[in-house]
Amino acid sequence: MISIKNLTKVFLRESVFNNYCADFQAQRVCIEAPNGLGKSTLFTLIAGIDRAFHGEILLDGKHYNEPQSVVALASDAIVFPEFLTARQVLSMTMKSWECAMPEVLISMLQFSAFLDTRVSALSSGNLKKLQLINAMMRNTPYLILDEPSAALDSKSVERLVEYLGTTSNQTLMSCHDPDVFSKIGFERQPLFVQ
Ligand SMILES: Nc1ncnc2c1ncn2[C@@H]1O[C@H](COP(=O)(O)OP(=O)(O)OP(=O)(O)O)[C@@H](O)[C@H]1O
Repeated sequence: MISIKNLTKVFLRESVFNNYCADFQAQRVCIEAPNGLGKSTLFTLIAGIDRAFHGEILLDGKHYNEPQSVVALASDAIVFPEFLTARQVLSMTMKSWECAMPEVLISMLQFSAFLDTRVSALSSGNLKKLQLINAMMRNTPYLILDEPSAALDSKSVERLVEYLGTTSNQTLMSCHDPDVFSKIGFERQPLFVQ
C-alpha cells in the first residue's frame, strides 16, 4: 500500500498539493484526474525523483530515504540523455540496479530493432516503450507508469496489458483511457476525493 500523508507541493507560487492525504491500497490502481491536477507530480514524489515537498510518503507503512530503490517509474519526467542509444540507457539501468538485460520485455514490445537508435532519434511510441522497459526491467515491489498506453500502437498496448496482468508488484498508473486496464484488475481511484 502507498500512503500519502499531509503532502504539500508547491511550484514557485502554484500549490499542486496542499495537505493532501491518500491511500492507494489495491494491487493495481489507475489514478484518475483531469489534465494538470498533479498525477505526474505525485508519481515523481513517490518515486523519489523530486525531493522538494513537505509531508510523508509511506510504502507499506515504511518511510524510505531512497524510494527509488523500491519504486520504478516510467514517465516523461525521467529524461534520458539524448546522445545515448536505447541499449546504453538499459545498460546503465542494468549496472545501477543490478538487473539483467530485459530480453523478454524487449521482445514483448517489439523493441529489438530500436536498441541501437539514439534517444534523440526515437519516435514518441518507441521512447514510451524504452521508458516502460527501463522501469519494468527492475522488478521493484512498486511500479508506477505515467500514461503507459499513450503513443503505443494497439498491438503493443495489448501485449503490455497481458504482461501487467501477470505481475505481482503494486502498480500505479495514470491513464486517460482506463477501460483497457480494468479487465486485468486495475481499480480506478480519483486523485482527489470530491
Ligand atoms: N516543473 C514544474 N514547474 C512548474 N510547474 C509545474 C512543474 N511540473 C508541473 N507543474 C504544474 O503542476 C501542475 C500539475 O502538473 P502534472 O503534470 O503533475 O499534472 P497531471 O495531472 O499529470 O497532468 P496530465 O494529465 O496533463 O499529464 C500543473 O499545473 C503543472 O503546470
